[in-house]
Amino acid sequence: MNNQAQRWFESAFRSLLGTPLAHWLETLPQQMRTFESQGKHGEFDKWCRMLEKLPQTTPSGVNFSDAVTIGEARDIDSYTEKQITGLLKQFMPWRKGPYSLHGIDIDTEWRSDFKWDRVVPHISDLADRLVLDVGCGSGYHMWRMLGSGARGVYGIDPTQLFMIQFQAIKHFAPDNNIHFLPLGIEQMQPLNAFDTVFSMGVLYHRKDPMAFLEQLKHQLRRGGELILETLVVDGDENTVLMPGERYAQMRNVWFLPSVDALTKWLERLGFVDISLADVNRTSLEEQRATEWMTSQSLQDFLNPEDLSLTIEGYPAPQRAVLIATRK
Ligand SMILES: Nc1ncnc2c1ncn2[C@@H]1O[C@H](C[S@+](CC[C@H]([NH3+])C(=O)[O-])CC(=O)[O-])[C@@H](O)[C@H]1O
Repeated sequence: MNNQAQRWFESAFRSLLGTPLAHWLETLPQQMRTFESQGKHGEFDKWCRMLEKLPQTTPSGVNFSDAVTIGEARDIDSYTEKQITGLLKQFMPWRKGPYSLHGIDIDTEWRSDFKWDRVVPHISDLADRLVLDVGCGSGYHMWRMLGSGARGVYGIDPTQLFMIQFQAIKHFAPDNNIHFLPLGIEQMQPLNAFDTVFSMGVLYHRKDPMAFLEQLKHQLRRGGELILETLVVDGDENTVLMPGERYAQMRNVWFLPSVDALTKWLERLGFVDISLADVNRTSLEEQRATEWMTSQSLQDFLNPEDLSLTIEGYPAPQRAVLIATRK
């Protein structure tokens, strides 16, 4: 077994002991062994070897409450700065961020901080809560959850490169109760134990959105809070858009409900206290190509003559945040 991955997973297992999440240990160790033995593609071990080359540093401080900032430029010399930058660039494309590591600014495709700023005023205080982030990407929001006082933060995402990016950041701030598990939501046993579950930017990727919402519900304890962010369209409770093969050039997009339709879905599944926190049209400032993600981005996915439409002629991406409670 890859030693580094073993260490990451064992640290996650240990963190579960004595918490309401302890019964996750019934399935998780076996799933991680399976991941280790067959789930990987060729690049995984190469990425792990590169991670091992990241130098040990002593950050002068961290800030996870207003940004994800670890250390300052003056903590390292210019050779180390070049070494870290070169290694981190091997893990491109960096989509979710931004991060600042010893003054190295990883300017990601998405300004994920914009989303966090829209969400955080509307949610229950995360202080002392156990939190799950479903579809966490590189983990940007997980660090912000930690910065808001969460007792433990768990992120699941099946994309291996995102786990590597997460571990690259955690390398510089290892002593934090924040863990990435390479799982899809459909692999999760019902834990019925998290105080807060976030799922941002995932629902539209799921072929069966009702099963997905039910899976999210069964990660929450009774009285726990769901924060759901997804693409929506204008319309009444009977409006749901199923695009053709592509939506804004993305292939795996299935259902874009209206806010009212989504609210009805949550009601039918037994969620209560459902509220709309925010609706926002994604701007070209929030999603764009950068030095750390050099391929096409939102600008290329919109109709150049009418930015209110995608290149396929659908309404341009508009995202809603809904908050709901498990009864
Ligand atoms: N079955 C699945 N289970 C869990 N995660 C999945 C699954 N399928 C895909 N993903 C993951 O969901 C994330 C969606 S991105 C949102 C990131 C962050 N939350 C954000 O709000 O910025 C949005 C986008 O790229 O469209 C990706 O990281 C996938 O690997």
